[in-house]
Amino acid sequence: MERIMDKPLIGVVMCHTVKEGHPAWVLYQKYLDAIMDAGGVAIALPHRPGLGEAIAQRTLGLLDGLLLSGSPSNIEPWRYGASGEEEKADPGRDELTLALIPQALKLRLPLLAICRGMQELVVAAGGTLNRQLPSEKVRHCADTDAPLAEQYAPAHPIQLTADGQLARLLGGVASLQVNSLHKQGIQDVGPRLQAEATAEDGVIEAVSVPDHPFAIGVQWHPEWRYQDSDASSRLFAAFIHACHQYRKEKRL
Ligand SMILES: N[C@@H](CCC(=O)NCCCC(=O)O)C(=O)O
Repeated sequence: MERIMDKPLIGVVMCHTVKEGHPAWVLYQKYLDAIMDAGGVAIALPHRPGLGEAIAQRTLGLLDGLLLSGSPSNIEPWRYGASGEEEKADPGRDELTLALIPQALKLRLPLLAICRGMQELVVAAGGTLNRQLPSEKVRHCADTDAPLAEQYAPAHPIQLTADGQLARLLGGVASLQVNSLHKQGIQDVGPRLQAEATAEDGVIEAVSVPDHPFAIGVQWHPEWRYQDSDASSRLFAAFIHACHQYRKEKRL
């Protein structure tokens, strides 16, 4: 059995919220379970507006990987040049993730970005978001009043980019059926990212950073019951494998 000290340490950015009137931190257990079951050790990263850059600088050297989770909150539109207010903002998370991502790319630190996390990767890489995706052709957003098993059930197909990093990593599959719980999505993928998967309405559903060992963002939720999905299990296994490699090279 692998010793705990040999496992890669994966930073997971928390979400700030208010619970029963108290300011509180939230991190859904499913993200941590997926990391730990795949052989990593998860460490939660809280944040504070005004300290994003400093927290990123202090923590990055300790990490062997970074996971950006989903969240009901949205990135503030000014972050990608759009106008308007954001009711469901988490400015401390925006600040920390947008400080961590460029450094993770520079250091070649493995990065798995899920749902809001993928949107953060897009914004950090110079892309933009659509704040309200159309829902006529593809049902991107589940009914939030439905039972969880229904919300996270497979919702629509995606086509993987042939010969893309993600398709290769998932064993050469051409398409997947994915769950879908987002109102926003990629408008313009920007100059640095490669589209890795697309929905039937043309919305880009996954991205990667070319020339990086593992920097992948997916708009769906592979962490949800990942054990039941070959593609999700492969994705987490490949992420933790990349984190092991990073740790090994860091120690040389
Ligand atoms: N708020 C954004 C991002 C959606 C998102 O990340 N949903 C996740 C829900 C909770 C979870 O399972 O982690 C949008 O609406 O596009």
